[in-house]
Amino acid sequence: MTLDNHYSGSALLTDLYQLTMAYGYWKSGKGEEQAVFNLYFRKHPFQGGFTISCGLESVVHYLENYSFSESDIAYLASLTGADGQPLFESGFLEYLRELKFSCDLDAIPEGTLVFPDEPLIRVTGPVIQCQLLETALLNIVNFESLIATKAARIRLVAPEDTLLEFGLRRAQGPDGGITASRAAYIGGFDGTSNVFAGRKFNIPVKGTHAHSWVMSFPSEKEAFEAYAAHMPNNVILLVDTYDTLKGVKNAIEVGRELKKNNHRLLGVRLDSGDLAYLSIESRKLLDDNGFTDTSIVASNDLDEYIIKSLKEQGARIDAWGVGTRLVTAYDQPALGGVYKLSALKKSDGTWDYKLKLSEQMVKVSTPGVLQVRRFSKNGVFVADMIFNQEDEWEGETRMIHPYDFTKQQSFGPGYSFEDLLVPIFRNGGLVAELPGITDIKERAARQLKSIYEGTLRFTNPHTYHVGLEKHLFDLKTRLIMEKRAGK
Ligand SMILES: Nc1ncnc2c1ncn2[C@@H]1O[C@H](COP(=O)(O)OP(=O)(O)OP(=O)(O)O)[C@@H](O)[C@H]1O
Ligand SMILES: O=P(O)(O)OC[C@H]1O[C@H](OP(=O)(O)OP(=O)(O)O)[C@H](O)[C@@H]1O
Ligand SMILES: O=C(O)c1cccnc1
Ligand SMILES: [Mg+2]
Repeated sequence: MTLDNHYSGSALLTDLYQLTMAYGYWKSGKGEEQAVFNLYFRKHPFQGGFTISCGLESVVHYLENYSFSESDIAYLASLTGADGQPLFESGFLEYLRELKFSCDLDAIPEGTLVFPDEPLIRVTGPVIQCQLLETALLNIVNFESLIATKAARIRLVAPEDTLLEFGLRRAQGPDGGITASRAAYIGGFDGTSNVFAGRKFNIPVKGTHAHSWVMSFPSEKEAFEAYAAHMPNNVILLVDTYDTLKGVKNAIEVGRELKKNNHRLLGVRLDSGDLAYLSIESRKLLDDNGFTDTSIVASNDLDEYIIKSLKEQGARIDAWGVGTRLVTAYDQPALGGVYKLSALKKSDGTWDYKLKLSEQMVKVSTPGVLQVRRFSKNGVFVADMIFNQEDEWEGETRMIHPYDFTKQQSFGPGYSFEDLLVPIFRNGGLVAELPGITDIKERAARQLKSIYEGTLRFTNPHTYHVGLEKHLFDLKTRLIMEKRAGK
């Protein structure tokens, strides 16, 4: 476990502008003002209708080790401005050297279905710290949520099959590969070929062999025999190096020998050609020779669309090895999460609510100390309501569509609800117990079963309702009007 991930808690994992703003806050004596920032995204990835939250554990580990080391400070001291003079004065660097993470952080647990505009993470604390954290939090949550969502989409098209993540060789660097393996497992995969991630996160590791193994022997048959002799308890043979169906026949012969010795041919792997045709023909050959319990594994540039199509074609594939298109989120390489200021505490202790204007309504940020309330009926999620935790109201709860006030919904006693953001840090101290990876994975699977199916379809998915609680809607509307009026 010595792979150096270069950053492990380093507060330099940020954009320079966060530091120049931090310097400005410090110089103007505003640094300790209490602020609220929210991390959210505006649109689901892959033109889908859902996203799975992921990355909180990495965020926690990052924040637990958060600091500017002596060498970080020395580096910052070496930075100069346009006049060649130091960018930051020494008093500020001294301040950073002493800086300890002291914010409150609330977050939606990993493995939860999340929707546009909902805060996944809310940070409350000194504005300097909140600001400095923006880049690292987005970096972590955007990527891991993206990959967990991609994995969940693949699980949806192959609910009963074995799904193996084979992406390390094509991932976006070692850290991308390692975190992708974890996110893929949470999203619904059964195992990974990535041994480092397997050990680090307790994910089952699985694998077959490559073409090079076959090519290194005079014949395919000899390669299979040698593999079976050396590893009789883990024999999955890659059959497409020369001629796939001849390869299956060779595998069957080796399988007979294995049987004689009380072992089993666990599977064959197809890695090229028409996977529907070849899997159907391979299945026939295996079944006709008594290998009904030998699995067929397929790989080769797979994704949810190809797997769905192969299933529609009647492919007889039991296990799927998916690499490149999963771990790079090939068709959408980034989730567009953002991190925005929504409130600053005034000297009298009340909140000054903040909002960013935009010509596009979807880009106008939401003010408040935000929380998300998920309403359910008979165990099915009905809608999510974003509200300002500081507001209190009596009687029925009214939710308004964020961009169309004619669309409103009320929630009375017939609904159960859960507030999704839970305390993770208080005054910089960890107050939550982090769930194990299996619990997170099971949560994701349960969540996907608790929502109207149409939300999960790939083409023009049903839009799950997310709205603003009426008082929050009114606050946002008032602030938009005030800002437009130039206040
Ligand atoms: N029956 C099928 N329907 C839809 N897509 C398929 C089917 N069979 C295979 N595919 C996919 O089509 C693509 C085929 O890739 P490509 O054209 O590179 O062929 P290949 O089989 O890898 O060729 P090669 O023999 O050169 O390795 C892969 O993404 C594979 O998953
Ligand atoms: O296709 P992916 O989803 O990324 O899955 C992993 C791929 O990696 C391996 O071969 P590699 O691609 O290295 O070589 P090949 O394409 O020549 O088989 C494996 O045989 C898969 O094809
Ligand atoms: O075990 C395998 O078959 C495997 C592992 C990584 C990439 N491709 C295939
Ligand atoms: Mg390939």
